[in-house]
Amino acid sequence: MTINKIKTPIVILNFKTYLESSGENALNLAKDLESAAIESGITMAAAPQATDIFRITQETDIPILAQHIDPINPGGHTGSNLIDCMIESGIKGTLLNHSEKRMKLSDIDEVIKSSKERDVFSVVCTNNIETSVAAATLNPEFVAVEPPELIGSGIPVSQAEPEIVEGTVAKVKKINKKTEVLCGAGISTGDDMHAALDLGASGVLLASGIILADNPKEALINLVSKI
Ligand SMILES: O=C[C@H](O)COP(=O)(O)O
Repeated sequence: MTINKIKTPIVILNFKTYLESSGENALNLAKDLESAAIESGITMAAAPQATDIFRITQETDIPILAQHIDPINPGGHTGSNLIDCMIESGIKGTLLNHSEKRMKLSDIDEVIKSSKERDVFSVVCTNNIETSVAAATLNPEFVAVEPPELIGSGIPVSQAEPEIVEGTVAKVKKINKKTEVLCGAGISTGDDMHAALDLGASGVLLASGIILADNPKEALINLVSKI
């Protein structure tokens, strides 16, 4: 089976900067995602730190995203993520505007456009229904709605604030049928993911519930067990 194709429902695991998902641990976690994807048949993608991308794309087959790309061209920029180098490292997609790395609307627009030109898919993170609508007008492949106060809380958005997920799906689909909606924040169990899909989401963007689990591979299998 092909585990490197982007199909929904999708699980995107953001490795952030947890030590449990950095360096050697990042590679091991990516391998857990790979075997969970093979076992379950569900697409599982990873967004590791820039320093871990090349190694992971060399050693696994899952789709890899950048955590952020800067709106820059090659040249005199220090400490930035250049899209061309990210592609050379093996990314297939990118997160943009995560609540821990917010961007200006005009910069999001610019990076979505340069991603499309290079066949890289974009997942624009948003905090509510209104910003999701604004993001969808820029035509990204995905919008991921995440109330920031629930991030890392263990309280799942799909159960605690279902109206945000449902409202985002309804409004985004009204203005752009091609953009898929994901939800994130506090998601960790099969019930959370099931609730997200029931509300019309095409998948989840998550982090701590899996990264900090005693057994991340088991947690991933549990996450998709009710689909
Ligand atoms: O990118 C992932 C989100 O910020 C969700 O994080 P969390 O699963 O730790 O709440």
